[in-house]
Amino acid sequence: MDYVTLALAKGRTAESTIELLNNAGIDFPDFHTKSRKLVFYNTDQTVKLIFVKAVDVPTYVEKGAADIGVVGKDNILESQADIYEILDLKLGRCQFVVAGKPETTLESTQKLTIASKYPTVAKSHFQQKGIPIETIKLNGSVELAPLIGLADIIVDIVETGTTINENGLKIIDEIEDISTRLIVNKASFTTKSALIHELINKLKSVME
Ligand SMILES: Nc1ncnc2c1ncn2[C@@H]1O[C@H](COP(=O)(O)OP(=O)(O)OP(=O)(O)O)[C@@H](O)[C@H]1O
Ligand SMILES: O=P(O)(O)OC[C@H]1O[C@H](OP(=O)(O)OP(=O)(O)O)[C@H](O)[C@@H]1O
Repeated sequence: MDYVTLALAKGRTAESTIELLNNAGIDFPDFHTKSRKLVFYNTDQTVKLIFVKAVDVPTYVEKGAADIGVVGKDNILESQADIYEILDLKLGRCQFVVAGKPETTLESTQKLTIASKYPTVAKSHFQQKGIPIETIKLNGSVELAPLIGLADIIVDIVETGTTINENGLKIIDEIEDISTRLIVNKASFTTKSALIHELINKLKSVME
């Protein structure tokens, strides 16, 4: 029996994605939140689920190690992977923003330094605006950078706004809305068309 391999981002959106798949009739009986297992099959063995770090999902799908991926738009944009983005699962909603100290503006005479987990997104945003910048890649606690003088501003995700508020920062510019998306490997979209469309249709039917 043929199956599709689905790379699912570990982390805060994993559980709600599994719940959505369950609602769509694609259930993983062995899955439970505390499990350290990284590979699961659904009941009729048509979907092989692999758990990978969110940032790696686009790579697995682009290279064909997974036929399908479920991952945030933030990681899709940053990866620049050559994949199809098929469906907005409307989970993990947040926003890409530019933020900084209250007195900071983008009208600086000097080149702005931007700290971010998403340097590619930051470069592309400021290039479109015609503002020259330097980027510093960080892997977390990005809000600290303007506070300790590592960078002038940050490009990061805001969900509730708690992190920027509690660190005395403010939103300077809004870049893009983010949510969890279903992505597909370009070759698999043809070679596994039937299985992939069946999965997409099941998901669509519970999202309407
Ligand atoms: N408040 C939020 N902060 C960060 N990501 C969020 C938030 N809300 C929703 N998301 C989405 O959830 C996805 C996974 O976030 P999560 O923090 O679990 O992974 P991560 O950023 O790769 O974390 P880590 O580097 O700690 O593994 C993000 O890529 C983003 O699309
Ligand atoms: O607007 P809020 O609801 O406060 O959420 C936004 C925060 O959440 C994320 O960080 P995360 O928790 O992934 O930690 P990190 O700093 O290690 O990336 C993001 O990078 C912001 O810092």
